Amino acid sequence: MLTIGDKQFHSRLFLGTGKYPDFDTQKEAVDVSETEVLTFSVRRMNIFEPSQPNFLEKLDVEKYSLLPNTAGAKTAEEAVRTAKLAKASGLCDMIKVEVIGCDKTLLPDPVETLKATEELVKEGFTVLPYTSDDVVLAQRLADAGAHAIMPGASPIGSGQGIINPLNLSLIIEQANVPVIVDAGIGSPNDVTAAMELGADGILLNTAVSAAAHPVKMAEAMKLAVQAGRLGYEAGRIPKKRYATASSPMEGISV
Ligand SMILES: CC(=O)[C@@H](O)[C@H](O)COP(=O)(O)O
Repeated sequence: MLTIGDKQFHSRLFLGTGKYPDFDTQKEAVDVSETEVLTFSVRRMNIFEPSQPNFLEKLDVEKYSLLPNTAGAKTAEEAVRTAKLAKASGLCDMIKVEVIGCDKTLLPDPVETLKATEELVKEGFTVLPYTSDDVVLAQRLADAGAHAIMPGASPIGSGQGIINPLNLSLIIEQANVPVIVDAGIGSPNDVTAAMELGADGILLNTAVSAAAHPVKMAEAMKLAVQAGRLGYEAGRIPKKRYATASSPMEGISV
């Protein structure tokens, strides 16, 4: 079981809802993934304009924990305002703090992310900040009261997978809150690698929504999370420099 704040989850896969070819595919992929947490951009939700398109319209949002994100915010102040808007709309079980510091890389602004996290924790939100793979910053966010931390594997939408496994493993080793690897995942292989490092969960979007077959990829990601977690719990063998026979001959007389 994964526990974040006062919520418990069987599934360790968090799924984004954007960029699907159509809403039927989005629903099928979400169903097949067996995710319990959906994330979406508050700014894209037309929250108080029911006449405008609702891109979650095919999903039974009651069934999920909702993790709206503050995408589009460039300052802590904007992120806090967006979070409050999400809460006022009733579409907010937890909040993903996303404060972007660079339009080209979409990497988070560390200073503003920390400020927004501090403020939203004070306001009583369950706060999950999207952060870079900076080990010290991850610790500062946890110290500020973040309920989970979400280091990026690589830039959002890049599909580059885990660029810095050392940093990710250090973040995981020192964290006293769950670590959800978020952004940049390209394939199931990236997911199992992150889970085998000991990540508590994965948040991904583009790898599924932009896959040639989003529904098949959603299933592959679900299985990858499960396989990676099981492998982590099982404990892998240490790597050795030289061979060791698989069928030892010691004690055999003939
Ligand atoms: C939907 C969402 O929150 C994204 O901003 C998230 O970071 C996922 O990134 P990928 O699309 O790279 O999986």
